[in-house]
Amino acid sequence: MQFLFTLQITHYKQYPPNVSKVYSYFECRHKKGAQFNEVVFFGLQYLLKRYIAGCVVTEEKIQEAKVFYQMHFKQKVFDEEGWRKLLERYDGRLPIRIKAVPEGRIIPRGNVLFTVENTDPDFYWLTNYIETMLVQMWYPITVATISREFKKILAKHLKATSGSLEGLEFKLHDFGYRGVSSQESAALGGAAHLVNFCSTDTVAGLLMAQRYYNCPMAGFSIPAAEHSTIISWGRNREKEAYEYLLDQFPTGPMAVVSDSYDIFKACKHIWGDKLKERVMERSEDSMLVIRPDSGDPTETLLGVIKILEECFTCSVNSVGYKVLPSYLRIIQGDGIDLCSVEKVSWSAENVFFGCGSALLQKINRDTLNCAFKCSYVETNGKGMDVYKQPVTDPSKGSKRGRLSLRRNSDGLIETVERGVGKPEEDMLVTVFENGTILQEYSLDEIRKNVEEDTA
Ligand SMILES: O=C1OCCC/C1=C\Nc1ccccc1
Repeated sequence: MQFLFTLQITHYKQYPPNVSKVYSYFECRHKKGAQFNEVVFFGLQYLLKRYIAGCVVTEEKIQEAKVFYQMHFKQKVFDEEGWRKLLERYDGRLPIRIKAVPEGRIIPRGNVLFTVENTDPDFYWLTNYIETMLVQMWYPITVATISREFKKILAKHLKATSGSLEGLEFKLHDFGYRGVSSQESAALGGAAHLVNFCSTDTVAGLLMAQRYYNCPMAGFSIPAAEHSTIISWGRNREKEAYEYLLDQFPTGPMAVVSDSYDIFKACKHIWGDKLKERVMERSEDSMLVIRPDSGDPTETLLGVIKILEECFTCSVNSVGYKVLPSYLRIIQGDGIDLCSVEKVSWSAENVFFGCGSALLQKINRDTLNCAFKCSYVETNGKGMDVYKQPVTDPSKGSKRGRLSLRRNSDGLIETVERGVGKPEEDMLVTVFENGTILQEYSLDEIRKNVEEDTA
């Protein structure tokens, strides 16, 4: 349904007479001094499967859209004839070709990520008709990219403070389900995080990975307290609440948010004293994960770690950093964003991180300057490279001609413009044509692509 109800309703009337092809592309424009210079391509397969593939046009939908737009524009602008021709000629399938970089590939900004063109001259207006839908690709691309920036930072610290990258994929837990704008955003953003990590509470992302990326279980979690299950015992029964959780989850890891009243007293007098024996009897596979949830992340973490190091016997790892006993860890899920996570100054072996809005919501289409622009048209059977070059902002200039993506002789990825790219060098793959998805990627393949392009 969404399909017919996009914005580019009146554009078919605006293209030059006898135009037969409109060819457009999507990129994350390069920006000088940008915080992120390369992006993770992810999410197109979901949008194609969910909205673009198969028979997306029916007589009923045409009628509905006709009435709707007559009301909206108060004049006849909806192209009923055009849509009916599509329905009759293609049974409602879209005569469109989409060529895209494989999902999971890491591409420097300023390069073409996918191209869209009509495959039938009568449907030149279709290319930019689906622009609105396709530009929403900014979201999964941006989340996957930010999640990977976290991974780069955590990898650096983990390597430096523990000498290994073991467990890196569990170091950033997605806490963002409640902080996103919709179930669909949670699904798409949650799945985008799972391209880089396998640690999440955003269940919608797991279902997305299952249904659209052929991955039965893309991420894991553990039983965790929340404030209600602690404060429901009343202020003077905090110790009883924690003890009850240890009894209820005697084996397997268990996370307990411990800042309902005083995180430092909870660590010193409850976890480090009254319940100390109970904590020490747990094994590495049944570790207790203490969760602070307030205060400046760095200060709070330092305070908590200092207290736990005094109460429990720590060891020193191969690179000289203190490590808590294997049955005890910390998870910091509050106030984590790309700069606070940078300030880790003790062994990252001791800490897991959770991230919510900074991962899934505190972003927009400008974060990576995502844009969809026409770069080539055919009119009266003649091809012409087209572009915009605003004198008021050259960084918004667009590419011209038919585009391909190649790795040059120095191994750098670059976009070839003006249709002079060699087909055999083109990294863009035809993933969609005339209603059918021609190339699919599983989450496992996508994860491998990310790893390959990161190594
Ligand atoms: O504490 C934890 O340990 C590890 C498992 C997840 C977890 C907490 N989850 C969560 C989700 C959404 C908002 C807040 C917390």
